[in-house]
Amino acid sequence: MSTILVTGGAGYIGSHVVQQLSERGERVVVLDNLVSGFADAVRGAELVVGNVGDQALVSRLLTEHKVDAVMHFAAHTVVPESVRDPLKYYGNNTCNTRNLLACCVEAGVDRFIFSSTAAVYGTPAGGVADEDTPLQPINPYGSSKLMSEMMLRDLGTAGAMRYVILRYFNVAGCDPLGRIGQSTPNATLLLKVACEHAVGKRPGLAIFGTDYDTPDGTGIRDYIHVEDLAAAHLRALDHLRTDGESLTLNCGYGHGYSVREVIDTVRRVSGAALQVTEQPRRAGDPPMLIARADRLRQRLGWTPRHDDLEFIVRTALAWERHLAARDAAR
Ligand SMILES: NC(=O)c1ccc[n+]([C@@H]2O[C@H](COP(=O)([O-])OP(=O)(O)OC[C@H]3O[C@@H](n4cnc5c(N)ncnc54)[C@H](O)[C@@H]3O)[C@@H](O)[C@H]2O)c1
Ligand SMILES: O=c1ccn([C@@H]2O[C@H](COP(=O)(O)OP(=O)(O)O[C@H]3O[C@H](CO)[C@@H](O)[C@H](O)[C@H]3O)[C@@H](O)[C@H]2O)c(=O)[nH]1
Repeated sequence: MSTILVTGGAGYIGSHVVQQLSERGERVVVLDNLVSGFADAVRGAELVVGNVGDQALVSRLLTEHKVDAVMHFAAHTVVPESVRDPLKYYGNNTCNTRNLLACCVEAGVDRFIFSSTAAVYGTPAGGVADEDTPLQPINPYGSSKLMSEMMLRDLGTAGAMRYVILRYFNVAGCDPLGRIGQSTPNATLLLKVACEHAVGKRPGLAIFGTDYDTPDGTGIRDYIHVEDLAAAHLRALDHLRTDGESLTLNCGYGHGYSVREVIDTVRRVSGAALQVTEQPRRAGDPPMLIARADRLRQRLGWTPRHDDLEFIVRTALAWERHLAARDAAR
């Protein structure tokens, strides 16, 4: 039986994908250096603690485990940090991806699923991006991911790789059964920050920008539940295993919510009286970023199961309560 190598499988999104893979009976090996991941998030798979840029280690894993496909989540992901320290991002997200790809080519592993991002589009005209929208990242994080996309495209042209590039929009929510979740320390993402405040972990919450040209003046994003996103990865794997061609696909629901709508939903679901301040725009934030996501449905037969902001918030909040109870017990 062949194995899937999942890099970054101890992280937020990777751990949800690993859980779905193992529930389906797939054999999985996770490679993660735990810089932002957690060993106990890896369920149903072997965890190897190591760096994805370590070519000797990766080559050994590919052959010893008879790997037939790679899912590559390992990355640094904090946009403002990428602006302050770009080489950290080019090093981990681009150079390490290059090393991983070199190992795959050498070992003849030619199925690759890559975690890309809506950040490759930058600030698309009209706030809606399809896969052919010009790629104009406005921060090093987005550029570091785009460079990885380019390597994959060129390997595809050279006949050395078939790939599915998944461009995630705003990923949120957690395992509805509460077994794993988003534990990222020092989180900056709106939904996580709002849930942390709702459970008392933060004293307040800021809205960054109330003067955007949007109906309520705040930024609009396309929030996709992590379980739906994980399901898209399993479909991408099936596509490559049945000799499907290389694809680049947006992952979102095709509609969005404003910052105020997200905060109102967290307030309603949690019952907490949130302390919200209004602050100036955060540098580099587009007013609106929504996926045109028809291609994902058409090409992989994917249909969302959790396209419901309240459900997303309920699952995120349940995980935050779990973390708060665990911390209180320590
Ligand atoms: N969260 C989002 O909304 C979002 C949106 C778009 C794209 N993405 C992409 O999805 C992927 C997963 O993101 P996440 O939100 O789960 O982040 P995360 O930080 O929870 O997960 C990343 C994982 O990669 C590991 N890692 C990092 N560098 C490594 C290295 N050199 N070697 C081995 N392991 C390493 C970390 O320890 C962590 O477990 C990333 O590639 C990210 O760019 C995330
Ligand atoms: O405390 C906060 C945090 C965020 N926001 C706003 O909320 C929206 C969403 O912000 P955030 O949750 O930080 O996500 P994005 O900045 O949209 O970026 C995320 O989503 C991208 C894909 O769209 C990914 O590529 C990035 O990795 C990921 O950080 C934006 O309008 C922010 O200005 C606030 O008002 N207050």
